[in-house]
Amino acid sequence: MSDVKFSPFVPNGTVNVPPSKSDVHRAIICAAMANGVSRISPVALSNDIKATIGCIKALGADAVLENNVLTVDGTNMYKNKTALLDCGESGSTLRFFIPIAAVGNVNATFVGKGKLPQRPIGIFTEALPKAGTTCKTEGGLPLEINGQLKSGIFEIPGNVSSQFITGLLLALPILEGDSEIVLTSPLESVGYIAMTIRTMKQFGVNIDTTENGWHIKGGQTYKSCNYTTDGDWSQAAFFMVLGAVSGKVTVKGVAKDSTQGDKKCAEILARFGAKVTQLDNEVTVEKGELKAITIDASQIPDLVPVLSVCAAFAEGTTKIINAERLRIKECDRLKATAELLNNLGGKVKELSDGLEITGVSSLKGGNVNGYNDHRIVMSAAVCAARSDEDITATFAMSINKSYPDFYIDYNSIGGKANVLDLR
Ligand SMILES: O=C(O)C1=C[C@@H](OP(=O)(O)O)[C@@H](O)[C@H](O)C1
Ligand SMILES: C=C(OP(=O)(O)O)C(=O)O
Repeated sequence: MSDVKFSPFVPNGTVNVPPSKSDVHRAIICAAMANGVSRISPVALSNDIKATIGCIKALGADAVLENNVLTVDGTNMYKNKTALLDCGESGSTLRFFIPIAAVGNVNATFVGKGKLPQRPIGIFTEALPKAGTTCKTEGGLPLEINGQLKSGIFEIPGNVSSQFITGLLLALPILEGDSEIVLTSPLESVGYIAMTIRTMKQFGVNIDTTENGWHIKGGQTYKSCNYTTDGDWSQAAFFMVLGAVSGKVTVKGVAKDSTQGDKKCAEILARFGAKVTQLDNEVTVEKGELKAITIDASQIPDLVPVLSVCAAFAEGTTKIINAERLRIKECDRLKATAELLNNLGGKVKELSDGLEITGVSSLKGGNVNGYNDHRIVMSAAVCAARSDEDITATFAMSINKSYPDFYIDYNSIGGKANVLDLR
């Protein structure tokens, strides 16, 4: 396990963020479900994307990456009726592929590592057996499923993870009969469902939104296509906050009209008082007089750690609410974010479903626990833009889950990230 040292600096410059991890997951799956060859570009590999590529190959599809273009051939998808699906640490991959394997009547065993074996899957192990697919588990991973999933009505809570809904939306249209997904609690992470429906439409499959969920017409077929991905707003946020707290940073490749919910980062930083200039495919954020605000995290869970860093330097007390679901991500992100900032000299109070963050002029620096969570380690990196001393974080390479080139891009705008091979 390596640590990484971040030395104080003033960020200044331009970065191009990788394609949206969420968008690429969806495009790969839709392409694999299509009976033909699709080209997805640009695609940047990360551990989570490699997990999704591994899963479509385990089910019989093929994928080859060349010059950031991923060619996916779905001709032989579902050829394999027994498969081992290694989801790595990717919650999206796990929740998307459980129904995808079930509609293909695949005897599938799901495995994973890190926190993934403990992240919730009970919504599926309860719902799928009622529709023909048995689930064998000790409560987490490994999970073994067996039996043809049948169309019908699926009652799913909207406030645990939208990924369960995305998985069913991706899978159900290829069954003969129609299906319904009925929400049993208000939907959170709405933007991710919009992203799913938009991507499916580009591959020829349509979903009807209803008053309390979605109607999925059966007998549909995915059509192969050439698909263009857009830049990752969740990753852009780390560089945008660097600009907001200490310098001036331009992020290229992020679309103003993206369906990604995390594009809200631009609006939120403007509300804090940062100077935000947004063009069609880039955003520039410059340091401003930051003042405390209230942030509803229900639709933008992945932004909370890094927006908390912005709040750490905003005059007054920022409230982050409706963030309970952060406790079931790669780590308990409420606890980890509060600990990160408090250990560095910030003032954060952890609540059951959020954080109260009182601004300080700068952090002291020190040692922090990265909790093997890419977004905690990348947030620690952002802290170095307003820190008196060095910051050393554990789990340096956790960034490989979503952004292997993060340190390269971070150092390209003046950052001083130095990976220490301590053990
Ligand atoms: O569908 C997706 O691509 C994602 C959904 C979100 O999870 P929740 O829906 O559980 O909030 C988010 O945290 C995750 O990084 C990606
Ligand atoms: C939580 C995340 O991803 P996943 O749920 O796919 O593991 C993330 O990227 O922050």
